[in-house]
Amino acid sequence: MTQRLILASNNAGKLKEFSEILGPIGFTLHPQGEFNVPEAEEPHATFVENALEKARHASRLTGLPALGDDSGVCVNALGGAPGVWSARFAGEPKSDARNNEKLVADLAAHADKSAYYYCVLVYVRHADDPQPVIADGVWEGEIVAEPRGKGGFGYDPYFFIPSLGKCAAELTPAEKNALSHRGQALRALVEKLK
Ligand SMILES: O=P(O)(O)OP(=O)(O)OP(=O)(O)OC[C@H]1O[C@@H](n2cnc3c(O)ncnc32)[C@H](O)[C@@H]1O
Ligand SMILES: [Mg+2]
Repeated sequence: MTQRLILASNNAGKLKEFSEILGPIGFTLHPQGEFNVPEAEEPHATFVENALEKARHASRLTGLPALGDDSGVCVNALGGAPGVWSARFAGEPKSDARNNEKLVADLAAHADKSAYYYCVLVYVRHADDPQPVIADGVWEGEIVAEPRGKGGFGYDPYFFIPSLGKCAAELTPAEKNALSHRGQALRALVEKLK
């Protein structure tokens, strides 16, 4: 039997990555847009609070269990920025191209290019679930000045993994999911839901 789950996100890249892992193990994932759920507020300074806000919002408006994802890239030389503000690093409206341009410019004068992706997932069985299920993941890499690859989304063309000699956007979807912050968090979450 497949279990219906709302993905509390409007990000098509996230939807693709989640579906690849959750589809084969019996979940049918519905993006919140299918139910006309508007984007949730993301006012908090921590990833986990924003992910919980997204999950509760989607679950409240659909009456179904929901999965929230809040994620971002944290750059050590920039004191962890853009971090929780990654989606709007270069201001409104959200733009991957402008975010990447600003990231490369802000980092140009720094020798330390190390960074990591962070993802926290929050699953709620219903909108007021008092025991949300939470899992997170970290993926380490470096920011490069020139984009590489066409896969993934967001900061992936600039996120270089030294052990592979490739940027995240050069990986196949399966390779990215096997290593990524989101893949790690999702596998940990699935273990907790068993
Ligand atoms: O809030 P939702 O609707 O889920 O979609 P969003 O794109 O706004 O998502 P976030 O608020 O979680 O912001 C995450 C930011 O971090 C970036 N990001 C997160 N995971 C990423 C990944 O796997 N690859 C590239 N960029 C990523 C992404 O592009 C966004 O700019
Ligand atoms: Mg967002």
